[in-house]
Amino acid sequence: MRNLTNIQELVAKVNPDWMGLIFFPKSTRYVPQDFSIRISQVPISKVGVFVNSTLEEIKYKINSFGLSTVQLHGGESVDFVKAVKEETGVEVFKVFSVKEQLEWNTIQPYLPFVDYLLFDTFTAAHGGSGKTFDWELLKRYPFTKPFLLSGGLDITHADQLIELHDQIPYLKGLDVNSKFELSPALKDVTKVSELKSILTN
Ligand SMILES: O=C(O)c1ccccc1N[C@@H]1O[C@H](COP(=O)(O)O)[C@@H](O)[C@H]1O
Repeated sequence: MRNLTNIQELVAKVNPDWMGLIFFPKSTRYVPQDFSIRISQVPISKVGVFVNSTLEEIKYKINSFGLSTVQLHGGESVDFVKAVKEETGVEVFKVFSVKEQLEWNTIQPYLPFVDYLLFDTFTAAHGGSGKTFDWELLKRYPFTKPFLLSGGLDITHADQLIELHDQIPYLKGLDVNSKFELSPALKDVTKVSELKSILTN
């Protein structure tokens, strides 16, 4: 998000656990550096979304935007994720983009260095595809590390998501993006609020 009024409305009406700031320059949701002055004091946990950024860039954004969390949404190596965790100390989400299969062996080495895994739909644009993947794959989740789900989540999925959570207790949160927007980076707060009440009632 990158509109202060929209963020303040979201915090007041929904009070989400996290809010995302996309730092991938090719994204239509890209958040410019000068927004840091406006957002850093807003009392909400801020997630910086990075795609194959350097450690220096990530540290700079953590400090200037007051990020609580770093979401690594590219092909970051285990060594890189370890360095992010050890050198910044912030919460880390490592994203795995899902095609037809989930390679649990490839994911396992990341576990010591992340707070949450995040599963998104594979797209050449790295994220924000608005497309879901086959959630059945998650029913074989072999770890105890909590994970988050993203990729085209919409309000129409609410019942399926409740059922999925009942079946997989390690599913700890949902990352909603393009299906809850009025335009890129501008959230439809009423719709997010509606989803929250369906999920929590
Ligand atoms: O939203 C983007 O533009 C984006 C660009 C590059 C990396 C990640 C991006 N967003 C993340 O993509 C997922 C899924 O979004 P959607 O629901 O399919 O639109 C989510 O984690 C966003 O944070």
